[in-house]
Amino acid sequence: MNNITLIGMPGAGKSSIGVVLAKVLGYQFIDSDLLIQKAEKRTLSKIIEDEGTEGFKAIENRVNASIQVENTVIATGGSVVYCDEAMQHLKSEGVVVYLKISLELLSRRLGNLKGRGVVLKEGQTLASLYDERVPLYEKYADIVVDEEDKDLEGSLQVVLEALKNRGDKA
Ligand SMILES: Nc1ncnc2c1ncn2[C@@H]1O[C@H](COP(=O)(O)OP(=O)(O)OP(=O)(O)O)[C@@H](O)[C@H]1O
Ligand SMILES: O=C(O)C1=C[C@@H](O)[C@@H](O)[C@H](O)C1
Ligand SMILES: [Mg+2]
Repeated sequence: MNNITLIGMPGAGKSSIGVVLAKVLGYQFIDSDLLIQKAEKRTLSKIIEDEGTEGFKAIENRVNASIQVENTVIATGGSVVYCDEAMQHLKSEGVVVYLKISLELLSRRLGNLKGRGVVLKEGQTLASLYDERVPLYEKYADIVVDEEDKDLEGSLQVVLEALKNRGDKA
């Protein structure tokens, strides 16, 4: 299946870039965070509060591993890379693009982490979460796109260019 899955830290722009990317390519768009909320009939932060981070990850794995779409841009949640089954599934159904953002830029972009609903261990800092996750994003990525110093339109253009260079989409 010819899907484009976006992965990266919360606030990297998977949802914002994803929906515009889908329009430019004439693709469908889904946000797997919204699929989780629909399946669970609860907000992401409520699921994390009720089930804990491990419980949330199990739900996130199940929902992402069951996505069946084609010609679709899939914006994932930042924690999907903890879910190996889901990641293998998404990789088998298209190309995985890592939207890379520096810790400095991320710190500026993210206001209230808890309000967004982030899979953060008790007492864990953004810096340690970043260090834990970057190797996972790199492990699953087919393409890495660096969005440093770019606005949303600039990041979109780099994603399009990277897909074109790889021959996934002209
Ligand atoms: N170059 C850029 N690329 C993407 N987003 C940008 C850029 N510059 C600023 N932004 C802003 O950063 C925010 C990105 O948030 P967004 O919800 O798209 O992230 P996300 O990766 O989907 O996060 P989450 O994992 O929490 O779902 C938006 O408010 C967007 O307008
Ligand atoms: O990066 C994270 O830990 C998360 C990001 C969100 O997109 C959601 O998937 C969830 O709230 C966890
Ligand atoms: Mg998002």
